[in-house]
Order: sequence, then C-alpha cells, then structure tokens
Amino acid sequence: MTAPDVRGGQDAGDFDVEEVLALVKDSRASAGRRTPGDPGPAPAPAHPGTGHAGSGHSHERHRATPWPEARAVAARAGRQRAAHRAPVAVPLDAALGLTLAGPLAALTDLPSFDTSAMDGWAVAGPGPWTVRDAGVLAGHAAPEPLADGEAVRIATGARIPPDTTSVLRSEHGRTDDAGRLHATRDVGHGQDIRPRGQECRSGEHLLPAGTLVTPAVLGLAAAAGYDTLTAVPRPRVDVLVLGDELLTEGLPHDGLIRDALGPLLPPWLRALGAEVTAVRRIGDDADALHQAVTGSTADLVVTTGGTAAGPVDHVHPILGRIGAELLVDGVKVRPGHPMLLARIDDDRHLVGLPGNPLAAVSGLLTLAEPLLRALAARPAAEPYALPLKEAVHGHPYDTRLIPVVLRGGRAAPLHYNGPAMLRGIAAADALAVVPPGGARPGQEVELLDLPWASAGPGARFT
Ligand SMILES: Nc1nc2c(c(=O)[nH]1)N[C@H]1C(S)=C(S)[C@@H](COP(=O)(O)OP(=O)(O)OC[C@H]3O[C@@H](n4cnc5c(N)ncnc54)[C@H](O)[C@@H]3O)O[C@H]1N2
Ligand code: MOO
Repeated sequence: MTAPDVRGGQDAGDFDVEEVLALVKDSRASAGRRTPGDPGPAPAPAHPGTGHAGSGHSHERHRATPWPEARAVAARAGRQRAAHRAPVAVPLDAALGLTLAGPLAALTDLPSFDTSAMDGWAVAGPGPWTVRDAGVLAGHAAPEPLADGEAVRIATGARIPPDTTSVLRSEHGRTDDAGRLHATRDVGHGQDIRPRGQECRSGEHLLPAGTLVTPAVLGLAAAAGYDTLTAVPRPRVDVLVLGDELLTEGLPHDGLIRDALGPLLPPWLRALGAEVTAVRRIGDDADALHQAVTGSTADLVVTTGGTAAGPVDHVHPILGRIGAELLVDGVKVRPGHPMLLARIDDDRHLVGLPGNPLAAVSGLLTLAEPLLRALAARPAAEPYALPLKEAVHGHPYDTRLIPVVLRGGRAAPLHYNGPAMLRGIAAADALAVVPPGGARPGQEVELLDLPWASAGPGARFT
C-alpha cells in the first residue's frame, strides 16, 4: 500500500492542469492577501462556453451548470413531472416513506366513544357507591347505565356506562366490609373520562397534503379508521451499471475491479423515496444500453459510468440517438462534474452518474435527490450549516462536496475524499458543500444529510 499523499488522500486527478494554473494565477494576483489554504473567492470564468459533448475538459467546465442551479433544475424537472402523476391508494403496511396526496381527514371521532382513561371504577354521583357484580372491559359492547350511587369495575379503554360522572382509579378507592366503595381522594366531575371526540371529530383534518408518512402517521391513520392511504406514488427507478471492468464478487484481478455502485445505489435510492425496479449490469455495450434505456418504463433511469468522452462512454451518444433533452450536461462540482440529467420523454428522466464512486454519490445528491424528492412530493429538507473544524481547500470555479463527520457542533473534513474513493464517505455523517475558492476554519458550510446519519434533518432509511 502506498502512503496517502500530502492532500490527505485527495486524488490528484481532482484538478486538471488548467485549473491548477488558474489557482496559481489567482493566488499571484492576490499575493499577500491570502494564506495558502484560503484561495479566496473564485475568479470569473475567462470565456463563455461553446463546448459540446466530447469536446474536451476546458470547454466542458464553461458549459457546465453551477451546482445550486443544477439542483434547482433537477427539482423543477421533478415538480413538472409530479404534477401529472395520479395519486394511488396504498395499504398502510406499504405506505411508509410516501407522501400524502391529500389531507388526512378523520373517518371517525377519536376517541369514538366515551372511554375510561384508567383502570378502576366508573361511578355515578357522590360516594360511597354500591358496586355492581359484572365489570366493564375494553372492546365490549355497550354497558348498562349506572344509577346514582352505583359503581362498576372498569378497565382502561372500556366504554363508559351512560350516566357515569367520573372514573375512580383503583389506587384511589377502597371497599368496606359491607362491600361499599369509598374514594380515598377527591374525584372531580368527569375525571379520567376521555370524552368522545376529544382528539378529533369525524371529518376533521389531522394532517395536510404533503405530509411524509412516518410510523407515527401510520398509527394515526389506523386509529382514524384508514386501511389504505391516498399517496403520491413512489418514483420507480431502474439502475444501469455500465463497465466491462466490473466484477460482482471476489477480489479484483487482471485489471478488473469490484462494482461498488451496484451495492451502494439501490438502498440509497430507496432512502430517497424510490422503488428500485431493476439493477442491470450491461457492460460497455452501446446497443445494450440503448435497449435498456428505451425499454425501461421507470420514472427515472440512473446510469453509472460512461458519462465522459472516452471510447466506450456511450451515455451521451445514446441520449443523442433517442432525442433526449439534456437538462444538465456537466455540473460545476467536484467530484462528479461529468454528471448529467436528461428528459427522455414526457414521463421519464435519466440521471447519468460518473463512474468514479464518490463522483457518483455527488451526482446522486446533486441531481437524483432533488428530482426524486420532487417526484415523490417529499417535503424539502431544512437546509442547515455548521462551522468547519479546519480549512478546506477549494476548487477555483467549482463547488466541492467533502465528506465530514459532525462532532461538537462542527464539521470535521475527512481524508480519502478523492473521486474514486469511498473510504471517507463510508465514515461520514454528511457532505459539506464547500464553495468555489474554499472555506476557512470556523466558516459555516451547508451540509447535505446522509440517510444513515442522525445528526441533521432529512431522509432516513425506511
Ligand atoms: N479526458 C477526460 N477524461 C476524464 C474526465 C475529463 O473531464 N476529461 N473526467 C474524469 C472524471 S472527473 C470522471 S468522474 C470520469 C467519469 O467517467 P465516466 O462516467 O465515463 O466513468 P467511467 O470511465 O466508466 O469510469 C470512471 C472510473 O470509475 C470506475 N467505475 C466505473 N463504474 C464503477 C462501479 N460501478 N464501481 C466502481 N468503480 C467504477 C471505472 O473503472 C473508472 O476507474 O472520467 C474522468 N476522465
Ligand atoms: O472527479 Mo470526477 O469529477 O471524479 O467526477
């Protein structure tokens, strides 16, 4: 194993020659104003973009979409499509993680009858009381009315007999030798009775449209009488893993490597609210890719690899061949800048993730996450920011996404954050959004939540 380089495991390939020169020029122009770790604000791009697919790296940068705009484009594409998707009725046990398509209105009063809040006696009028032989248990039919001066044993959740004035808790009552019940505490009128409709009346709106279905929502819906929920359908995603060099088991050998994205993407996509309908490994075969894309009925096709302009990078040519509209073609973000978003037709989109694994994660969070969130009508995550524990070296033009751990209210950057590396992200709680030019220690940076972290708001594995 070779020792990590001085940039803490960052791939040298993260910067090209032109960018390094730009960094040098930029720091010369501002000599004396900055520390080496603080390259300062990004210089404006020198010339407007005219590049087309495969025209070379420097052109691509100028055609590329700024990172915040790329996310907005993806969200807008999702919203436009979401407006035409019909809601579906989903059984409660399949609805976790979906979004309510309409308000949840109670189908019953809650509670639906006057209910005892405690185990004890239902009593009528002031004590002492004569106690009836038969008690009242939860789940039983309507009990007989009580006469004044009468009491009956009652269980928590049981129906209150008509003319009951209060419930006396078992620990607050005592029976004398003659079998009469006495209160050992004052009992207020109506005490420990949950009146019908205390929580809601039938027809009352309990939750608005757009609410995320959590376990608590499932419980409330069941209590309020629902067997199914009317929800926004889960976006369906097909994953196409490209690359002849990929192995699905065993150790890397003879230039072949393990497919890291086949195992990584499906659960992550599910955490983003998607149903993964297929994961297909189709090698570097243009026709197979063409067939897989045109034959897919999923709302979103996610491809991995093949986004650049190499000899077997088939994603751009296939998109051209099927007349797809490129909404985002490259993003000013590191890693992951060759990522793309295309509209295949009225119903379907494609997100092209770069093959380098951390670059693919960057594409997932930059393009697939906002698109899927909007398609699933999930509420937007509250943006949040924390101060950085240490400086992060910036890219001169592009946003950087850096794996961080969140400790003591600060975001500590992790090493091994190069585009081909998963070691940093596997230990991370979030991705820090480092603006062009870098960030100083203590500078607040936006954080993108990871589905397994508990530190911030946002999606979780469901
Ligand atoms: N001339 C240029 N070459 C490259 C550029 C560029 O701008 N100009 N960008 C580089 C960057 S940055 C990235 S990222 C990659 C993106 O390339 P592709 O999306 O075409 O990906 P591939 O070439 O297929 O693969 C790149 C790399 O990742 C490995 N890989 C692919 N799939 C997987 C997988 N499922 N699991 C693990 N590893 C995977 C693959 O073997 C390659 O090593 O392009 C650069 N080149
Ligand atoms: O560095 Mo590339 O940007 O790995 O995606």
